[in-house]
Parts: sequence; structure tokens; C-alpha cells
Amino acid sequence: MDVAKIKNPSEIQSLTESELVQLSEDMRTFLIEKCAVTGGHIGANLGVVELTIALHKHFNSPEDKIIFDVGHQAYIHKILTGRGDQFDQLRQHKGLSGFPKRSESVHDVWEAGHSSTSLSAAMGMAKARDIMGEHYHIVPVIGDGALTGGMALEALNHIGHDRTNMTIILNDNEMSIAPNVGAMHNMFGRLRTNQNYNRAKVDIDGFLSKLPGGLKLRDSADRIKDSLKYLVVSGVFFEELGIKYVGPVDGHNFRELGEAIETSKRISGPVIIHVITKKGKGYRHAENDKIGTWHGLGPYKLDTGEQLGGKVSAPSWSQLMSDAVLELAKHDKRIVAITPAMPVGSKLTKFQQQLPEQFFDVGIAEQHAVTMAGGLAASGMKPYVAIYSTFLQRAYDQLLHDIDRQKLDVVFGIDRSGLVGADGETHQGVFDIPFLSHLPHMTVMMPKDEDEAGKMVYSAFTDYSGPIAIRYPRGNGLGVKVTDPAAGIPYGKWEVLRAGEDAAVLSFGPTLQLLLKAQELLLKEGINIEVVNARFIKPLDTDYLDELAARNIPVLTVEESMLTGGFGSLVVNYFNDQKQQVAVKRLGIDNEYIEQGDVDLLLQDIGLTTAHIVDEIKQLTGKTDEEAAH
Ligand SMILES: Cc1ncc(C[n+]2csc(CCOP(=O)(O)OP(=O)(O)O)c2C)c(N)n1
Ligand SMILES: CC(=O)[C@@H](O)[C@H](O)COP(=O)(O)O
Ligand SMILES: [Mg+2]
Repeated sequence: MDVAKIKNPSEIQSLTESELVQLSEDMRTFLIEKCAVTGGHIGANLGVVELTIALHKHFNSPEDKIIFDVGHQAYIHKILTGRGDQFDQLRQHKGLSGFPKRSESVHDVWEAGHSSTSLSAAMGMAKARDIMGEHYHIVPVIGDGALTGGMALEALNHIGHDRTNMTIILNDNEMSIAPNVGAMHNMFGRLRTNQNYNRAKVDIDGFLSKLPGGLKLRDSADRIKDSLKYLVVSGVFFEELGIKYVGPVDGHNFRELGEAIETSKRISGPVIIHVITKKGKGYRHAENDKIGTWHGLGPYKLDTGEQLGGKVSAPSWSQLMSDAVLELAKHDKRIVAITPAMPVGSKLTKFQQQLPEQFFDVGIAEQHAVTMAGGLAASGMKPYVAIYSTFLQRAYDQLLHDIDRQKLDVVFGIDRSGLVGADGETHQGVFDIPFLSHLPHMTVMMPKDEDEAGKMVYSAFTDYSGPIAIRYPRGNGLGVKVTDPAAGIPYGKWEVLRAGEDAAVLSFGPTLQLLLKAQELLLKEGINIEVVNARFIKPLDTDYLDELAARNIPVLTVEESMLTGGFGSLVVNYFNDQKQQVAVKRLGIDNEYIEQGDVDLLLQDIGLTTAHIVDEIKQLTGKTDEEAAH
């Protein structure tokens, strides 16, 4: 079947089992070929081919609401709902989003990108349905990794108590991005292997349904079932919560999936179907992946699975930061590293291997990661929390209430700061400056290159105190050699990279490269700007700002971040509060979400380019092209 031609899920509802098997094969071939060119979350999607087809066969989307947790595994859903013909543009600039998107289809009833939200959303939708007296099905699909997230557990607590009708699909592939961790994961392992209990339970259920109605007999059979449960399974978590457990079910077998779904429809109250799948199924390279490389990646060679993307000239920022912390941790066992389920992306696997006792993967649990770091710091340890900017959004209150307020010495490595590209608006790391910089004790820094990063890490653990955030972007460094980390960075001091008298341009991180290019171009036109490495976003270098105000030259601030509450706003506020009259223009992201796409294209859209900076300086200095020509 040409899967790109499917327009509506109803087209597959009458297919026979063997036709569904063929459809699954066609889907896999399509996915593997398309993702080889565009990149994407191939591993998770290959694992849910049969599951998604079964959901669309047995439920009636969009009337029935299928809600994908995280949303990275919704490619089959997109194809079945008429978007297969857009897969050449998957995760591309102005193309198909890699996540569910309400504006793309009526079948995308909920948007995500961050994990563990599906059950709360499902509960909201179920309550709306019940209040309005309607009768459709609510079907959240949540992975074993996402179920470790605190929000999911909060929702289960409510759903079980309320006994709200819904069919929760637990897609258990034993993987988060990396192998899944934690006590919940261990419990799923016991459930997975507890075929005996489940078979016995089904037999008793079958027997019960044939009873002529003798309540007494039913009661004793129920009791047998209960005692069997306690004998065979040490605590069936979901049933104790009030959620009927069905499974485990082979997630690659249409008959088993169909039976489980139809059973769930007959049960009143919440049901969880425990579906066992294989991440990467059907593509050797992804299927054999034990560490999470094939969870989500860029383009690859179809036959060898080799990752494409050009020769890498320098190590990634994540690697550089994790290695710098590792070097310090080797000589100080108070330094411990914490990751909320991102050991691979944050490049902490070397740390984990070399210092296992000083390393914690806490699962998808950003709030817990941050407050646990607080507990460690309060006991004299020096915790390092490596966390993506976007996922730190989850732990705002923990940052404020637990860390900053208590002035605890926790170092945050804020990974993926700035635009991230293909993941799009749910993942852009552009909000952390506003939400970190208003915390009274927080220091926020961003290094311009690898050498400065090494020094910042050293100073953060050795010279400074209180909570410290070091931001760094996705991708690779500039290739600058790390010289002498122990030289450190004087606290709160900026660095003038180029002196000039016509205007001052302030920025931080790799964005400074644009400024340096602009400076060269402008110099050729007789405009001499000062380029300043504002490596401390908070605190501002007020000595330098005072000096600048006295020089009475215009200022341009440039940041790959939200303008509202951003670095430029801090500078403007400072001048304003000091009653210093300085003309300041701010470049950055206006009040909008930035969709997916190549970072260079996104920067063009936003106006963060050398050419635009040159134009802005000309406007600010009053030296426009016409004047420069005279
Ligand atoms: C709040 C949050 N933290 C971390 C992530 C990064 N992340 C995306 S998918 C994923 C693993 C999810 O595992 P699971 O739910 O089991 O789905 P699978 O990929 O195995 O299908 C993680 C950690 C995220 N999206 N959201
Ligand atoms: C869906 C999700 O949240 C992650 O899989 C994310 O896509 C990882 O991003 P990186 O590729 O930047 O590690
Ligand atoms: Mg999983």
C-alpha cells in the first residue's frame, strides 16, 4: 500500500489481519526511508507501528481522543490521518512538525513535546465529556519512561480515585531515551514476566462470566482472584490505585492488541493496557541500539545506519561541559552529577562509567532532580545538574523555593540554551534567561568558547557561591583549545573583545561570532564598534555599564533568547534605574514561539544575522548606507 496516499484512518478499519501486517511493513519501509533523509524520532515510531494502527482500527478518531505523551512517537498517527505526503518536510523549516500539532489536523487533539502530560490532559478531556453527557473514548498513550514523570503519577492518583472512564495505553519498551531506570521500571519488569498471574486472572474472569448469577460464588471467586494476585504478584500497583490492569499484551500482534482494546471498552472505569513493544522494531540498527542513539537522530545511511551530517570539527558543548565537571569530580567526591533521563544527550555516559557512585540518572523527574540537588548541597556536597533549558521550565518552583531562596551551592549546566532546530517550539531553549535572572541569588553565565567554558566550570565549583547557571547551546563548540581552567573568571566581569567609539554591542555565547563579523564589516565602512562579551548575564557588569553611559554612545544588545525579561531588558532597566540616558536597541526573539527548522534559517527569520546587526548599527549611529557612501 502507498501509505502516503492514506487520507483518513477509516480507510484501514476494514482491513483483515494479514492486510494489517502488510500495512505495518509498508509503514516501516516508508518511515525508515523518509527519516534517513530528514532525521527524526525513528526508534520510538518503529516500535508503535502495530499499536497505532490498532488504535485507529478499534477507536474512532477524532471523535475518540488519542493523546500521545511526549508526542515524538506520533508519526504513524500522522500518516494514518492524511499527512504521509508531507514527510519529506518532516521537522523542516515551515514543514510538518515532529510532534502533534492541533493546527495540522483535527486528529491531533493535544500538543506535546515535553513528557508526562497525557494523563492530566486525558483527565481534563474525560471530565469535559462527562459533564457534557457525551460518550466518546479517551485514550492517552504513555511510554514507560514518561510514566516516571511526576505529573503522570499525580494524574494516576486522581484518575484512580475518580474512577473516570478512559483507556490508558502503557507502551512499555523498557527504554526512556537511554534504558529506563527506577523502581517503576523494575515493577513493569515484574509485570512483564508475570504471565502466570495474568493468564490465571483471565481464566477466572472467563469462569466468572459464565456463572449463573450466584453472588456468593462470584464473591468467593473474586476472593480467590484477589488472593492469587497477592500470591503471585507483589502488589499490582495499578489495580490498587483503582485502575483495571489488562496485559501484558504483545504490542506487535494485532489479535492481542484488538482483544485487549475491545475488552477495555467493556470495562467501566479507568483501564490500563500494558503493551510490550520493541523500540526500533524492523530496522536492524535501531533495534540493536542499547544506549539510545536511535531514539532521535539526524539523517543516516539506509544500508549501514551510519549517521550523516558532515565531519564534526569540535566536540559538542555537552561533552565539553560534562568532561570539565568530570575532571573536577575525580578529585572531589563532593561533586556529583544529576541528569533527569538525559545521560546520552547531556553526554554524561563517560561520567557515569568512571564515577558511578557520583552519578544519578533520576528518570524523567526534573523537579526531583533540582530539589535533590538542593538536599545534596545542604549536606555539603557540590551537585551539578545537567539539564536542557526547555526541561528546566518544569522545575521553576524548585529553583526558586528550594535552591535560590536557600542560597544553595548548586551548579546548573543549562544544555540546549538557545534555538535547538528540528524539535521546534516545545524545545527551544529561549526562556531560561527570563526565568532565571529574576531569582535574587542566581548567577547566570554563558561562555563564548570552550576555553571560557572550562574556566567557568572551574570557577563555579571553586570560586563562586550560591546557585550558578552556565548556559551552553546544542551542537558543537568552536574548536577553541581549553588552556588553563584554573585561571577562572573574575566574578561579574565582562570582557571587551574589540574596543570602539561609535557604538557598543553587547552579547554572550557563540552569538558573539556574529558581532565580530559585523565589527569587521563596519570597520571597512568607517564605523568602529565596541564588541563586548557580556558573559555574566546576571549580575550585569555595572561598572562597565556606568562607564558606557558616561561615554554617551548607543548600545545594541543581541541575544538568542526571549526579549521580554531578557538580557537586553536587564540592561535597559539598569540604565533607566540609574537615570542614565543611553540609546539602547535590543535584538532577540519577540513575543512568539519559534517553530522547527534549521537554526540558521530561524536566525534569519528572527533577524539575528550579521547583515541585520550591521544595519541596526548603521541606524543607531545615524550612519546609513547613503551617508557612508559620501
Ligand atoms: C519533561 C521532559 N523531560 C525529558 C524529555 C526528553 N525525552 C523525550 S522522549 C524521552 C523518553 C521517553 O520515554 P518513553 O516515554 O518510554 O517513550 P519511548 O521513547 O520509549 O517510546 C525523554 C526523556 C522530555 N521530552 N520531556
Ligand atoms: C522528544 C525529546 O524531547 C527528545 O527526544 C529530544 O528530541 C532530544 O533532543 P536532542 O536531540 O537535542 O537531544
Ligand atoms: Mg519507553
